[in-house]
Amino acid sequence: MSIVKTLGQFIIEKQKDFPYAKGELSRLLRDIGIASKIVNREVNKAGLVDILGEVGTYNTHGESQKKLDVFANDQFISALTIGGECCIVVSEENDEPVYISSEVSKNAKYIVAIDPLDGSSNIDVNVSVGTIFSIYRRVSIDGPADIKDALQNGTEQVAAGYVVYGSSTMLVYTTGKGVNGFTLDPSIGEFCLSHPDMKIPKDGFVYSLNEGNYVHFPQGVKKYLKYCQAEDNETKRPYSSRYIGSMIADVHRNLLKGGIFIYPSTASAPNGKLRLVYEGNPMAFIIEQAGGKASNGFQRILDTEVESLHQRSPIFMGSENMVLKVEELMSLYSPELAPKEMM
Ligand SMILES: O=P(O)(O)OC[C@H]1O[C@](O)(COP(=O)(O)O)[C@@H](O)[C@@H]1O
Ligand SMILES: [Mg+2]
Ligand SMILES: [Mg+2]
Repeated sequence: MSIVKTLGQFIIEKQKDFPYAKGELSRLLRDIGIASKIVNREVNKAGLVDILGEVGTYNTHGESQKKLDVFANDQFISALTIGGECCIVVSEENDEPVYISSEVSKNAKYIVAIDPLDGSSNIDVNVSVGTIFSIYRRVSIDGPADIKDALQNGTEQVAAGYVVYGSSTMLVYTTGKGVNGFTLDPSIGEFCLSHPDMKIPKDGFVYSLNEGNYVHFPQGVKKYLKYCQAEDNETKRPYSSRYIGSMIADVHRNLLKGGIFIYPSTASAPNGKLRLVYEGNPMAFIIEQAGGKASNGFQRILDTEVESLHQRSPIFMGSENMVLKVEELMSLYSPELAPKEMM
């Protein structure tokens, strides 16, 4: 029988890679792990307890909040408050940053950005959902933490990860030295290392996007779809189409098997639907660390200037060669959508 390594043990072991670390980041990751186990417990009981359905309130993006969105948001903020290693939490579910000013956390040097529950529309129908998190260091530790600390570009992330509440529950994270995945063993209540040093295949044969929006897609995306659907033995086309509708589950599958996830801009949503701070940047950091590519159609997502907490970005991420191909077609057929600084 092989030796089991828990997330906690792995984090302590990896602290050696950061000689000046005092263990704060490790404790922060521990707190996120704890909150995710509590959310997992509720997700697993959905249908038995009163946790399905809407609350009747709307988040800052105008989306109706589900009971589990609110539960997960409260749970993560509470775990991070009690843990004391984080001074600001910014969340997809909150208009404004949550400043944690308790005695323990007022000198904390980390900021956490979360999408507490990704794939909300899938909760009520028993399809995989997840949590996405991202960690930044304060820009300066002089004076109280403020909004500047939360508005940092994706390249400044210290760590990022996600938890997918699927047929098993997995936590995947990076601190910029590769990507590792842990599966929750319910019999001991611990995440155990199951997917060390994850790498996404350079080529993939699956594309994931909401094809129902086809008429609204940019010309470059329409051309890429036609490319995916054309027959060609050498490149093993036509590719397969797989769309779960939870970004986390779609990207997780592509990370393991190869593929591309796309949420482009449309005529009515010029920056697409997905949020840069809570979804784009953390998933881009993970995909790049696993050897893949994450783009807004023209350039690295991580290089996007973060101007506001809830800004959106088009997303094309996954196997390197697939993303390169769609970038080529975007430049050829949709050059008008390129960010201004590239024109
Ligand atoms: O229904 P659509 O337009 O295809 O959107 C699906 C996308 O929206 C999301 O559910 C948005 O995330 P939230 O559930 O966190 O709002 C993504 O997970 C998913 O990829
Ligand atoms: Mg989401
Ligand atoms: Mg969400």
